[in-house]
Parts: sequence; structure tokens; C-alpha cells
Amino acid sequence: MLEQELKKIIETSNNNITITDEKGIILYSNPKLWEIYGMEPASYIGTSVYQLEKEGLLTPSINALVLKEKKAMRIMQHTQTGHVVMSTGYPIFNKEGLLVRVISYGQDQTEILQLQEQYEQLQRIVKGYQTEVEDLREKELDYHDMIARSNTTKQILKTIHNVAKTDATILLLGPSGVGKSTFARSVHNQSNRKKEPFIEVNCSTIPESLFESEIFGYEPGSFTGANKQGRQGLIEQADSGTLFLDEIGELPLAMQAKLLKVLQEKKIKRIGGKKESLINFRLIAATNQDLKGMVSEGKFRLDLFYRLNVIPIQIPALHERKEDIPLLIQHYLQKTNDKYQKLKKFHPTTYEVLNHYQWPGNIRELENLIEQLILIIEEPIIFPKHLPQAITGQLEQTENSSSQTIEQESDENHDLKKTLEKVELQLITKAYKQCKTTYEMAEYLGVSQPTVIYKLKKYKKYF
Ligand SMILES: Nc1ncnc2c1ncn2[C@@H]1O[C@H](COP(=O)(O)OP(=O)(O)OP(=O)(O)O)[C@@H](O)[C@H]1O
Repeated sequence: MLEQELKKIIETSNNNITITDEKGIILYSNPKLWEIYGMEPASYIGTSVYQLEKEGLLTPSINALVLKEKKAMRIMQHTQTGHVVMSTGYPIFNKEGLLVRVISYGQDQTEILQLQEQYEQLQRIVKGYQTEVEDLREKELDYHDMIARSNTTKQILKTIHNVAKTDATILLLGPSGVGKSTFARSVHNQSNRKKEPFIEVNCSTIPESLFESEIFGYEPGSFTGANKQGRQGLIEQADSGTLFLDEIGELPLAMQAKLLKVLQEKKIKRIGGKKESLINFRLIAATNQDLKGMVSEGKFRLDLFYRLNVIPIQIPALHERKEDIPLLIQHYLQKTNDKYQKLKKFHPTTYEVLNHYQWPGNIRELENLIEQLILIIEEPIIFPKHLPQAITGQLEQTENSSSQTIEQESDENHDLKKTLEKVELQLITKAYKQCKTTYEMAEYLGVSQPTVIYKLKKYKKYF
């Protein structure tokens, strides 16, 4: 009975099982021989494995190898039918120690190898996507994309680079639109936490009543209207990463106390929660308010101010770092043209006007204006006449004050050169107002166009 069961097991095995005698003659082979090697088992009984090797049907024969080496062996075979087979052979010795049989198992690896290849291919694809996502992420946050021509901005980038790898709290100070959020992202991107979340919270946009639940999260059923499953707060979301609290001056006093506690204890408890959990995040805060002034008015906690003010970085308004303006204009002109597949250009005089504008809304205003102009103006070249009144109006004011200055200067010392310059400037200003191009200006003034460019450069501080 047992013999029958054993026979069934061998016949139905997924492996090819072949038994040979001490001369290499096949005594038995199960049906898998056909499937794997393309050989009919019955017709090969009595054939020598050396013969089959010669015919190229077994390359090499595991049974022949075991006969030669007199020990168990394992090899990989590539069959004529295109299969890859892992063959293992065992010698069987009699009582006298003579090798009398070899039994071998051939395990078809083709499917596994194909799956392995597919898996590796998929892994390569996933890796490719991973790199692409990381590249895109880096590009989005990349500080190399940031314009810095002025020494001020270069120094800010240097400071950010130096402190990014530490966990020190950073306080970014400066008016709206100067790049506080951008610098905060840059810190995160250059830090060891760059692969972890960067959670940006604009404290001015969260209603006071929702502050606590948004920032600290809550357990299920903690208050009416709460989500049934409870909710993770923004601080928890920033665990292992960076929490950027923009407009921190807007943080209500009660929240300031709670935030201070989290910073001191590095633990957090959700609303309605019983247990505190450890939290690890790097804090960057930003404000356009005078926090020190707010401290003296009792609107901001002094202890929190000290906690935040570890590395204060002041980002000046754009008009205080004028050298960045031309490069920013070119950067956003190029970027917006690319974005909308346009080829718009600024007339040299337009550049001049934009370079001298005060930019009260800073880089954000500059970026928005360029986008507006590129989308709205149909002509390929954008002239000063296309600029909004707010910009040209400011220019006229500068112009009037500059004429007055020159007048005062020439009254003070009756210098002929200065008086001539005054007249020249007045004429150029008039031409500048009335003409669209430097060629038209040249015609109007009766000089060559390069002379107009030269004069515009000479008097550029008045335009
Ligand atoms: N150095 C820079 N080079 C190029 N673009 C910049 C630079 N700094 C800021 N920007 C761009 O200026 C715009 C405004 O920047 P950002 O939002 O960081 O300013 P902000 O100071 O955080 O403003 P707010 O206080 O209103 O939140 C963004 O589109 C940003 O990409």
C-alpha cells in the first residue's frame, strides 16, 4: 500500500525525478520529464544519460555528474525547450559502499525567474518614479531656484544653509511677500528631516474657536460637531518633520501657552485625550509683526518669544535689496512664458520702470504683475504704457521730485554742466512719457537710438 502511495507522490510531483543505475542508465523518470525536457519518460527508460548528454538533451546531466563526483550536487540547466531547471542529484550507496543508484530532482525555475525578472523590472520602474518624485519635490523646494543677487539675500541663504541641518528654532521676520514661507521650505529641504512632512500653518486663517482642535487634534466624541473618529492635529502631523507656523503673531494667548508647553515638554495631548505622546518636530515661525512690541503690549508671551527667537532671520523688503529686482523680473518672465507657452518680452524702458518701482507687495507683487501682463497684453512686446497706473503713477512722482532736486542743485551752484543735465533730463523725461519705444524717443529727440539707451542708463535713477 505504502509503495503505491509513494509511486503516486513521485508521479504527481512538480519536480522531474529521475533514477539511474551505477552506469547512468535511466531506470525511472516521472511524467515531468516531458514537460521540462520535452522527452517522453517511457521511451527513455534504458537509455544512458551519457548518450543523452551527447545528443544535447541534458546539458549537462546531473546524474552523470553525481556518478563522477560520488556526492550530492546541484546545477542549473538550460533545456532545449527553453526551460531553466535547478537539478539536484543524490548518490545512493549499498552496504559495501558502492554507488548503485543516483536519484535526481529537476525543479523548473523558468516561471520563478520570469517573475523575478518582472519584479526587478517593476522595482526599476518604481525606483525611477521615486527618483522623479524626489526630483520634483526638490525642484519645488530647491533653494537653487531662489534668486539672490544682493548681498543681503545671499547672506540669508548662507545663514539658512548653515542652520538647516541643526534642529534650532528659526524665526523669520519680514513684511508680506518677501519669501518667508519659501525660506522656511528651503530650511526643511536642506535639513535631515527633508523626507518627513513639512506642515505649514497660517495662524491668521484659523478661526480662534477652531485653533485648539486644529493644532492639537481631538479624541472621538470630545465635543459636539467633532469627527466621530477623532482627528490628528497639525503638530502631530508634523511629527519627525518640520512645523512652520506662519503669522505666529496671530496666535491667541491661550494657544501661545499651550504651544510653549509642547515646546518645553516635547509631549502632546489631544483634546479629550488622557495620555500624552512624545512628539519630535522642528519649529520654524514667521511673522510680519513686531513681536517684541507685542510682548510689551501684553499680546505675546515673553517666554514663548524667547523660545522662538533662537535664530532670528530678518528678510528685508524688496526695495531694500534692489539688486535682486532685475534678476527676479527675468526669472518670472521666463517662468511665466514657459508656463503659458508664450514668448512675451519687456521693452527696455519697461524694465527700467519695473526696476525702479518700490514693490510694496514685494516678490509676490512682482510675480503676480508679470503673470497678469503676460496673460492680458496681446502684443508681443510689453511697453510702459501697458503697466498699471499704480506703477507709472509712482514713476511720475519720482520724476517730479527728481526735477525738483536737480532744480535745487543747480540753483545752489550755478554749474553749467548741471544746468545742461537738468535740461537734458527734462527733455528725456518728456520723450519717455510720450513715446512707446526707444526708437520713437530717438526720433523725437533727434538723436540716435543708442544715445537714447545711454541717456536712459545715465539718468536711470530718475526713471
Ligand atoms: N529669493 C526668491 N527667488 C525667487 N522667488 C522668490 C524668492 N523669495 C520668494 N519668492 C517667491 O515670492 C513669492 C512670495 O513668497 P512667500 O510666500 O514665501 O512670501 P512670505 O513672506 O511668506 O509671504 P506672506 O508673509 O504673505 O506669507 C512666492 O511665489 C515665492 O516663490
